[in-house]
Amino acid sequence: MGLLVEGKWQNQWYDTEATGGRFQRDISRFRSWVTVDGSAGPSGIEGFKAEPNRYHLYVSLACPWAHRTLIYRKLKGLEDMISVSAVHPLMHEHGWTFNEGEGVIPDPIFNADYMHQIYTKAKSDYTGRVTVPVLWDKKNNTIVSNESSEIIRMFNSAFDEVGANKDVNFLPEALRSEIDELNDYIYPNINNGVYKSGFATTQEAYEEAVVDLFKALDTIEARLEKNRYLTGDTITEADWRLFTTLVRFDPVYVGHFKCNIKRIVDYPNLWGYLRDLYQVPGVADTVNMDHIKTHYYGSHDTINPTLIVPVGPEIDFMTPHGREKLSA
Ligand SMILES: N[C@@H](CCC(=O)N[C@@H](CS)C(=O)NCC(=O)O)C(=O)O
Repeated sequence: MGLLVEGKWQNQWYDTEATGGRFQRDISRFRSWVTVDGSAGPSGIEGFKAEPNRYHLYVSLACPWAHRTLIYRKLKGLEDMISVSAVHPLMHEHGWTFNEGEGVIPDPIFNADYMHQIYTKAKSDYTGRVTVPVLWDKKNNTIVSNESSEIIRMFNSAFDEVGANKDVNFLPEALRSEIDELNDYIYPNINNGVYKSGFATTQEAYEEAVVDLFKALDTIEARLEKNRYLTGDTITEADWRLFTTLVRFDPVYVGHFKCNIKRIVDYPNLWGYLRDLYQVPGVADTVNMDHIKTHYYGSHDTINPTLIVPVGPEIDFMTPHGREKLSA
């Protein structure tokens, strides 16, 4: 674990001293957008036109933020036009690496050893954390974006005129404000809530986060009693953003991050909903439980000093979920 300071790699863990033991996520620094015609998007600079075989996606199969982009790449039919690399699940003194391993997909552009080299290729004096996902532009030789919430919005529509699957739209205009509201609630309390619990370094900060997390899970559980998906009968962006946290919850967050007031399997609606999303054709292929467990338990030595990866739990995401009846 570390970061770049003026282009030089430094090995250090998150500093929570200034924040009373509370984990604060860094902002993403590359914020441009791929658009239909290459004009500027909501942030960043212009010059990134949607074209097949121009962009490359760097992910970790362990990472919930990167996982969102992989689901979109799959379901929007972008696999043939946006190539992908996947880092090694273990993240230690060099940060993310391309060390050989099961499921690792090497970097075809620079044949890099470390993910931080991709950042300094884009900006030689870069200062900040080296995170995944990263969307790379092979034409302009730079990073377009390292913000997953924005990369999925690009994938949702920018490539529709150049061969993406147009029938799939996870951000219908009529539901946009509801989706934004859901995201604003789910991101701090659940997606980032598990990290705030797990990376807290005081009892108080941990309890604050874990209580908010389970309050939010209870709220979503109630919402899913009558709604098949978060906004009703169709899957939207809000569902995929929640899914990547839920699928990691029982295998990792319950134990490693001490999010253990309940498990997802103890919530009838959330558990059925999680299986429903997992069983969408193509989605299971994007879930690599080995990378997920190995990454968290095997990388965070401040939380798990032995780096032992637990063998369980046994979870079958393929059992029938019965939630079709809610959208009948
Ligand atoms: N806001 C970013 C967050 C990405 C992120 O934090 N990724 C983690 C992996 S799950 C990472 O690469 N962490 C490395 C680090 O913080 O040094 C996004 O959603 O794209």
